[in-house]
Amino acid sequence: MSLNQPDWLEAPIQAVLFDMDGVLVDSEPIYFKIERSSFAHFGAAVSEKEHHTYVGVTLESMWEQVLVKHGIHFTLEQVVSYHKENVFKTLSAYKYLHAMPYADNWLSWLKERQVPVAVASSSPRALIELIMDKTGLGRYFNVRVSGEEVMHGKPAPDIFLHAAELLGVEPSSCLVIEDSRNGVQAAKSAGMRCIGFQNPGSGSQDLSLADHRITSYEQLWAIRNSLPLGEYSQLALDKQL
Ligand SMILES: O=P(O)(O)OC[C@H]1O[C@@H](O)[C@H](O)[C@@H](O)[C@@H]1O
Repeated sequence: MSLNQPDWLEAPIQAVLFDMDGVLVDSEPIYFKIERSSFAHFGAAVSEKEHHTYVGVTLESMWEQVLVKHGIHFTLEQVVSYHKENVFKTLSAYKYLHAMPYADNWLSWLKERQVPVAVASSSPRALIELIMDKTGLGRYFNVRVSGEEVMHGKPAPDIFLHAAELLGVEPSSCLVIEDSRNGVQAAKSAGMRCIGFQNPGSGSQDLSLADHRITSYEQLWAIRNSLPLGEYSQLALDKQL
């Protein structure tokens, strides 16, 4: 579907749902490094190709798959708690984390136009809060959904459906911005429109299921007038305040 096709333009977009890692903040390279050290710690020889398939899924889902694939004899609880501690220690040590270039401009433009937004990330809730604080992007997001709050993580649609429900917006009226194959699949399975954000920091990601692809917020800015934004629900606007 291209931006000019009737399917894209048919229904107004009433809310924009943002993935966090790799879209609002370039955090995947940080995670890759920590993950490589945790894989080595538990003796899992994960190739780069395999590693990139875990982008966008929850930590639990990644480790579940790694334990089985590599025959690792530690429990899921052991590996996840070791890994989570490393992630929090590393991220907490950053004084600031920089938001993706121009993400702020785009978000403030949406705010001026009163377009409701939410962040829907597979990361644990505490990590979302930490990143929202350190990047300063928290002021834009009253609605935040983490992978811990839904039954099935990305690539299942649950997280985006839940975010839409919290905003009181129909899935078909939501636009998702995603950088991972798993995330794009989740958005499309939720029946939403999706812009794929090809971020080299997020590894090799097949975003071909997305309706449109960009490589920067400048590109998103350039197409802003092609987005059929409008007619927001009152519930979503209340959440925005
Ligand atoms: O859904 P998001 O914001 O892209 O978050 C996904 C990331 O969540 C992190 O917690 C994982 O460690 C990453 O491997 C994963 O890619």
